[in-house]
Amino acid sequence: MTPDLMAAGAQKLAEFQAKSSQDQGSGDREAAYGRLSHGEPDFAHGVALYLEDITVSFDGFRALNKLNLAINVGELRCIIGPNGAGKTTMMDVITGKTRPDAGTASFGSNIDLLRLRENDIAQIGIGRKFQKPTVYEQLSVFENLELALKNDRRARASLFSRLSGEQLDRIGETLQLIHLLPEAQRTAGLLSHGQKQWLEIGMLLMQDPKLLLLDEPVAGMTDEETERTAELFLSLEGKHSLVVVEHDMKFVGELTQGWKKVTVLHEGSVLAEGTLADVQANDKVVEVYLGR
Ligand SMILES: Nc1ncnc2c1ncn2[C@@H]1O[C@H](COP(=O)(O)OP(=O)(O)OP(=O)(O)O)[C@@H](O)[C@H]1O
Repeated sequence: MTPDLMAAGAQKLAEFQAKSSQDQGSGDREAAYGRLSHGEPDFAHGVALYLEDITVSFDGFRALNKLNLAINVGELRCIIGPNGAGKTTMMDVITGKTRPDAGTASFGSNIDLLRLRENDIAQIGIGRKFQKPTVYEQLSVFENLELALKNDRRARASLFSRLSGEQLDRIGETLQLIHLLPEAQRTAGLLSHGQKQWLEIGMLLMQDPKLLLLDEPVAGMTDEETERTAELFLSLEGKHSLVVVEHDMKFVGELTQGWKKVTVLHEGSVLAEGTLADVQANDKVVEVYLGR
């Protein structure tokens, strides 16, 4: 890379970091954090994420009401539920944006998420994709991935250095995975909506998250893009744990393949859990959500 490009890259990285902390700071309540040294999550028991009796109130209104949820290591879990059920609030709790009034949340068996800051939670391997894609429109697809890679704590030292062969390989593999290899040099702003979503997922993957939280990832996508996104998520399953919040039942059906567990949230609690067919046949679920 030329010095000019390196300087431009460093500036973009600074913007990226400032933007992330701005996004993260926009929660309605400030978490009260202790100083906790956090190591690697311990997944020996097979559980990646464990929420127990999580309650969040906004001016007396319970957005989450004793919510319990366990996600296994490598599991792909779809979460569905009507508007206002608490899906976003749940993700806010997991990522440290909102601090609950009560309950416990752990990553692996050893990391108490409620004592960590948002940045720390991202650094220990929880990545979140918001509904709207936020890529650097003026940079190429490749540069977007490069910046994401260099935002990783393990690569900070190499911010001003050339990409190593290993890093180039990682970017190449990710480009292939997100179906954007032919678009590597294309300006991200010229991509379709679906391609931008994939690029942002690729940017998250550059940081090798253990758990990925994806909020309505196929909203606004074409049918073909939706199918490709399902393929992408299925290829990530096993290597990462994925929590996907979606309203698109066809997509949920493609992801769950007839056998995986779906969780239905309603009024801040789990209303039902089971296969998609199970929950679609559940009278309570039909009444509050699917039948409308
Ligand atoms: N900062 C807040 N202040 C007051 N009420 C809030 C706040 N954030 C969320 N709520 C309320 O909490 C409830 C749960 O909201 P949440 O956004 O978590 O639902 P959701 O399941 O993600 O809905 P959607 O499918 O529409 O995204 C809603 O009734 C919402 O109005």
